[in-house]
Amino acid sequence: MRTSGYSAFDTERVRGKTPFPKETVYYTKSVDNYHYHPPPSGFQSSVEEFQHWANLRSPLSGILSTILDMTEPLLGMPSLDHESLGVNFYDSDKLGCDRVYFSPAHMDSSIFTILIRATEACDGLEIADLSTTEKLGSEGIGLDASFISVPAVPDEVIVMAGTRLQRLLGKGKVRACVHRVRSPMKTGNMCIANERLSLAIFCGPPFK
Ligand SMILES: O=C(O)CCC(=O)C(=O)O
Ligand SMILES: [Fe+2]
Repeated sequence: MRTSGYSAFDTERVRGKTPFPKETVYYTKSVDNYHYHPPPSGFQSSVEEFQHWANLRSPLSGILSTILDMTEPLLGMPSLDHESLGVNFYDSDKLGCDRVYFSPAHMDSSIFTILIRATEACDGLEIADLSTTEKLGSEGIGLDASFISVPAVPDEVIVMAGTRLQRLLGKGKVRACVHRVRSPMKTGNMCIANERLSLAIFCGPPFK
């Protein structure tokens, strides 16, 4: 894998609209779709070691194929055999007190995403309970659904279905996970300073 891009604070957009208040370094096997923007030095070096997490991809895809009763393997087809690693850095000091989310409600465009977080009691990750809404798009779901908070547990990773899996198997079988990240709690007018680091391994072709 090599670094394929760096997106600065507020430059990435959810659904082409809402800016993501995070900085991200992307690593990928295939660099075709990217314009190369090197990350700031120092950001990159601390994360190289996390690439071993990508080894989870194969066993997880096998387990998912079994759970979903699939006759074909989920990964391994050349058109799907892509993976990229996003290292996200969120800093509430940069956020401003008017913004509640580090990451607004969205679905990933992967087949599945493996998400690794630092262990914090109030991590901020929340997933939508899709049984509480009739809406289908992530924006509508974000406004309408109840969200469940997902605390970070030591030695556990989160695996989320992406829109590619939903398209492959149909909404009747799998729905893409709508998720968001709350910024740290605010007390009165005070923002409690907080930094957050997460690693997202996007398996399958992203950005479609
Ligand atoms: O930071 C997180 O926990 C979630 C990151 C995320 O949703 C993404 O990178 O697509
Ligand atoms: Fe995501």
